[in-house]
Amino acid sequence: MTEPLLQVSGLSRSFGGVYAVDDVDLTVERGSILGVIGPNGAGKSTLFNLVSGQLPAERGEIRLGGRRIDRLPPHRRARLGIAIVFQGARVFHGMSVLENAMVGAHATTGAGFAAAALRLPRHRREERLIAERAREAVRRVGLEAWADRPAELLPLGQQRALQVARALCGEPTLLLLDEPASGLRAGERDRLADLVEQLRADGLTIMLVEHDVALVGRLADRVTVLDLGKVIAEGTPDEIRTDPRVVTAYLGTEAAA
Ligand SMILES: Nc1ncnc2c1ncn2[C@@H]1O[C@H](COP(=O)(O)OP(=O)(O)OP(=O)(O)O)[C@@H](O)[C@H]1O
Repeated sequence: MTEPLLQVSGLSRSFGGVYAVDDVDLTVERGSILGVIGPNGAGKSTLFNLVSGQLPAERGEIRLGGRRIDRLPPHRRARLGIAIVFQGARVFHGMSVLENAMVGAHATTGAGFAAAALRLPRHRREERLIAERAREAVRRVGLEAWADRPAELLPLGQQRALQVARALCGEPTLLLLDEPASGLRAGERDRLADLVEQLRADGLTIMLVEHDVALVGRLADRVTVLDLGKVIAEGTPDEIRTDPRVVTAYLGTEAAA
């Protein structure tokens, strides 16, 4: 068996003495989609922030391709291939779709401020590379016709696709999507789901936090269920749907309705 792309073990983080993520173990196989679900406050966003490095862990290990990354700052993890689309992320107003995507590539290229300020050849080469990557990312998410238009004119569903493009500019191996479908209409959700499926078909590994359980059921190969910071169930979408702990903790009110 090949090694999982992401291995999390014993991961913990508290706020004011209360554990938001409590001794969490999970694995994400290469080329798969792991859905992460759970009620409000279950610790899903905190888990993503621990994996991407926005928050330091208190305890536990995070390995990417076997390498320990839990002590690395976010930009080092980004260079190793982790990209995150934050919950409720917004596009930058006054910038084109392409320019918005380019912001993502700056996170993982390295000539630095001095080279940029002096407009050294290395910086110019890098700007060209960034523009090429951004154009390719915008094409991958189906926004090439919009590339030069102001990003704020995009409908919400396409703004989400642009956020995915921005993440793709870093050429990630692991993409973390935090509630990418929230606030979208049914048709927009379907198009976003098609995009996520396409990215997986291209070989990307994805962790998806979503409140829309039907969407997770459609997309995820496996699902991890969190409640009060702990993993309460793990399995295929079908196994999760019928797991009594999940029905009680998470789907209880819907199942009873
Ligand atoms: N920066 C913070 N400071 C203090 N408490 C926090 C912080 N971030 C998260 N928490 C707490 O940690 C717990 C888990 O929050 P988190 O946002 O990770 O849950 P979630 O599952 O993503 O919830 P939601 O579905 O509502 O987005 C909550 O009790 C929350 O209040």
